[in-house]
Amino acid sequence: MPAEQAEIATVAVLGAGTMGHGIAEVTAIAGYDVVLRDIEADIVEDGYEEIEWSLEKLAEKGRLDEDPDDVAARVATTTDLEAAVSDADLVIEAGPEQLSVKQDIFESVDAAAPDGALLATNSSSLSITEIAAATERPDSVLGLHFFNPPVKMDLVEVIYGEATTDETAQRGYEFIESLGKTPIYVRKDVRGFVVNSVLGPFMSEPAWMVSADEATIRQADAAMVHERGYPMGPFELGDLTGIDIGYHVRMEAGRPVPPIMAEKVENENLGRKTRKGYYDYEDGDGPEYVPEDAEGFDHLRVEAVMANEAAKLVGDDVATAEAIDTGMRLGAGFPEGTCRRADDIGLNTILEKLRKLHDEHGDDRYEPADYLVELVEAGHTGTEAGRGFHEYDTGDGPGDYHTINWELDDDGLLAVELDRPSRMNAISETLADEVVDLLSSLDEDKVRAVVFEGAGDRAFSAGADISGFADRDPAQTSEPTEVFTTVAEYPRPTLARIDGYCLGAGLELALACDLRLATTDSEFGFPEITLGLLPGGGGTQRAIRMLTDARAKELVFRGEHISAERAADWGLINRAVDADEFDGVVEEFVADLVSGPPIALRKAKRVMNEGADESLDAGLEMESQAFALLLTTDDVAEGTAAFAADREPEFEGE
Ligand SMILES: C/C=C/C(=O)SCCNC(=O)CCNC(=O)[C@H](O)C(C)(C)COP(=O)(O)OP(=O)(O)OC[C@H]1O[C@@H](n2cnc3c(N)ncnc32)[C@H](O)[C@@H]1OP(=O)(O)O
Repeated sequence: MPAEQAEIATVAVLGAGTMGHGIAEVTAIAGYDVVLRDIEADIVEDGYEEIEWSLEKLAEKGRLDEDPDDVAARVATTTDLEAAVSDADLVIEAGPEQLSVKQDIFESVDAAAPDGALLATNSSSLSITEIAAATERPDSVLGLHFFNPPVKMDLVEVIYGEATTDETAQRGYEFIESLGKTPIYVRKDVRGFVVNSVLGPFMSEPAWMVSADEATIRQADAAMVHERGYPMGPFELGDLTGIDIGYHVRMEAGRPVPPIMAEKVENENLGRKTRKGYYDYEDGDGPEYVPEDAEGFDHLRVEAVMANEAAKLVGDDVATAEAIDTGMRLGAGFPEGTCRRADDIGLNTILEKLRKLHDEHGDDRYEPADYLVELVEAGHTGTEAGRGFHEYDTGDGPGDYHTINWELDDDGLLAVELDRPSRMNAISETLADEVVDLLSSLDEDKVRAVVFEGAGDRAFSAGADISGFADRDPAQTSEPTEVFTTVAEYPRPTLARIDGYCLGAGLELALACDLRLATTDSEFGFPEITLGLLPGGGGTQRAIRMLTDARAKELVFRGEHISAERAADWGLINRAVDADEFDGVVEEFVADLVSGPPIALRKAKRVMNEGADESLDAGLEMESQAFALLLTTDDVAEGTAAFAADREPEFEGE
């Protein structure tokens, strides 16, 4: 194997601060040997202790597969840079965010690291190309931008410098995947990379509006959080990250600074760290906006400028729309990606808005990106048109889904994975719509059974997506029970494969399934009451029909979690199974469902579901009609013939 393709086994992390020790920790958890280096012994020791503390916490929460001491033992510490990198297959520099400092480090690394080592910087804002220029091997240098804190944040931007080869970037990408994290390619060395480029206008556009008395701080924050579902308001976020950070980024980029931002920096009101910023944390209560404050805020203006930034990135081949959306969801916690949101708004609406703003204000930032104009001129105006930044399936078949994965195998098993692991597979409107679309667009005759599961190892689903939840206008919320009804009425047996949290709407989805199997580590509950709500996806009704009155009410009224054992004991689930036996038990159930007689299973499901709400006489009548009908099917002939011949039946559903 040529040196440049050597397997990565040893990773040197240079810098033991917050990012450095976090990167070292996630790297050691993934099984790599790590050397953590900083310039002073105290700093390295502090970093190592942080790792030990964090590993203990993960172990306490059951989120570590190994003994924390064994993981920590894979981290060696040193203050000697040469010793740290001399055996490293990958060096990740996480030092101070100053170009000259990073260039000095890279020069020393270049002299001491083996040929073929990947040299990465965790810089969040500096040019990868300029850092790489300090080495004789800029082709092996790349950016691996982890987000803070690395142990919690899934996203890593994999950034090309001008000389970075595809092979270097690909090795970096695969390394990040091996950590169990989500990499996105940033194919050009642009300032702010992807996430910070798109996040820029989220924070600066409202600041321009406030500076021009076109909005208030509380109004902007309330609108973006309560009306648009962002996890934090732009000013609240500015206070958290430090107003000076955004200020300096803009100054260095030679971009104009909104007056309100400049004023805060001049007065040293930098946010939470100085106890005063856009909000007052000393004499006031910090961000205390309420939904009513949002009224009249022009959020289209903010989202249009963000979409324009995203269009520049796609048009300039910096990142795909998919990568941008992944980046904004995982890196900034945005409810969906900026490109997807723009497609939903309509790219023609966005273009029109930008042109109007450009006419009114004349500022460069409103000048529509060429790519946006091209899309609109080509008629690719977004979701409704079937194509915008993304392509949408407007036909009858299953679409191109983003929050679920699915697979239909040759046996007719439809496996549906709820795929929002960074949000504990919380059920957003999009996810619910995608499940409904999938089940209604697949050819039922090809499906024999359906299994639902959650992506990742933490949750089946932790409920409805709470972001911006409390203030959603019920009239704007799509029918909350549609997904549950669609699943409950699906004419094939359905099974929920539960490993982890199964809460709120997640439990409602599981209860809409016919069968539920869970690992013993799973937890169940309806926490809605703690939010001032009640289970609104059929939970109250299914629970009261399934459990005793007292148990159903205990679940709904107290909002407490119950263990899988108790759930099985109560009859809420079919089995609670040890993790190491779980796959086997699920397979046994599934094998019975996919090989069973489809018509009889469909009829049995229907008469049991519908008969449960009828009188016994009406239920018995439904049952006997179904029984008579089944006697006329080929499947009965096959079943009885197979019994007589002592062989397995092969039901065709005819
Ligand atoms: C009609 C139906 C109504 C409903 O269903 S209402 C919702 C009912 N569900 C809940 O109230 C559960 C909310 N979630 C939790 O209580 C906790 O989570 C857990 C106990 C499940 C896990 O706690 P921990 O291990 O400490 O993880 P973490 O840091 O809280 O969660 C990881 C990330 O997942 C996000 N998340 C969790 N649940 C939801 C949700 N239901 N909606 C949206 N996001 C959710 C968090 O915020 C966080 O995200 P970040 O890493 O960005 O901080």
